Amino acid sequence: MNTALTIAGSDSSGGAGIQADIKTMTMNGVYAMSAITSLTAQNTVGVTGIYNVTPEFLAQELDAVFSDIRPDAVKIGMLSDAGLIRVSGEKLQQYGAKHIVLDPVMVATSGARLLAEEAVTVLVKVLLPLAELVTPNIPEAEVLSGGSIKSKEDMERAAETIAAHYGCHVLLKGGHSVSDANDFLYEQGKGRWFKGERIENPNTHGTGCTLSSAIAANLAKGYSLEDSVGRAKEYLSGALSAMLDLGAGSGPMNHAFALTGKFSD
Ligand SMILES: Nc1ncnc2c1ncn2[C@@H]1O[C@H](COP(=O)(O)OP(=O)(O)OP(=O)(O)O)[C@@H](O)[C@H]1O
Ligand SMILES: Cc1ncc(COP(=O)(O)O)c(N)n1
Repeated sequence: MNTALTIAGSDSSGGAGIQADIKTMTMNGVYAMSAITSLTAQNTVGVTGIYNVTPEFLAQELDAVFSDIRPDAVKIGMLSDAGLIRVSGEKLQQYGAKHIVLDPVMVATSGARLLAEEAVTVLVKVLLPLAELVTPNIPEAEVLSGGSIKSKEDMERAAETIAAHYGCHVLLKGGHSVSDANDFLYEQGKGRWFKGERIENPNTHGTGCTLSSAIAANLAKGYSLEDSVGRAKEYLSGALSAMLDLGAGSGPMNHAFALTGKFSD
C-alpha cells in the first residue's frame, strides 16, 4: 500500500489540518501518517487557542515515522514558528523525503494567524526549495511573489515568479477570486489552468488542506503532478458539492461523499 505523511496542526473541529488530511489521504487510497506540529482549539467560527509542540518533539515524531514506515509523499501544512520550520527542513533533507507538497498556511479562513509573521521568511528559505509543489491561495501568493493579484494574468505572473525564485512547481489556488474557482499550475516553464466551477457552498473550512493532501496522496500512488492536481480538484469539488452544513461559521466538507460516482481505484 502507498503511504503519505502529513506534517500539520490539529483542528479540534475536524474540518482542517491533520483531521482533514487523514480523511483525504484515506479516501484517496493511501495509508496516512501524521507528525503534529500544533494543537489548535478551533471550531467553524474561530481559533481560541494554539499550543505548539517543541521542535525537539517534532523531530522525534519525524524520526519515528521515517525510520519505520517510509512515506511515498509528504504534505506540509501549519507550521507556526521558525523552530518548527527549521527542524522539518532538516529532517526532510536527512531522510531524502520525496514528493513534498507544501501548503503555506498563513491565516485561517476564520481570520486567525497560524504562522508567525516573522517566520514567513524562514518558511520561504527553508521549505520552498525542498518542495516539489507549493500551493498558495491568492493572499499567500501575494506574500510569496511580492505583488498584488487582481486578475488571471496576475495569477499567472505570480506563479511564474514564485517558481523562478524557489525552484519548485506552483499551484496558485483561485478559491479567493470573486468569480470561478480556477487554479493555475506552473510546472517547468509551462502553465495550465484547472477549471473549477464555483460551488455555492459557504462551508469551505479546510479546502486548502484537503486539496494539498489529495495531491500528495495521488503523487504517492505514482500519478504525474498534472494528473494528481486534476484528481485532487475532482475530489475537492465532490466533497464541497455534498453540501454538509455543520456549525455556526464556515463549516467542514463531507469526505464520505467526495468520491460518489468518481474514480474508484
Ligand atoms: N466555492 C468553491 N467552489 C469550488 N471550488 C472552490 C470553492 N472555494 C474554494 N475552492 C477550491 O478549493 C481549493 C482551495 O482553494 P482556496 O483558494 O480556498 O485555498 P485556501 O484559502 O488555502 O483554503 P482554506 O480555506 O483551507 O484556507 C482550490 O482548488 C479552489 O479552487
Ligand atoms: C490546524 C489548521 N491547519 C490549517 C488551517 C487552515 O484551514 P482554513 O483556512 O480552511 O481554516 C486551519 N484552520 N487549522
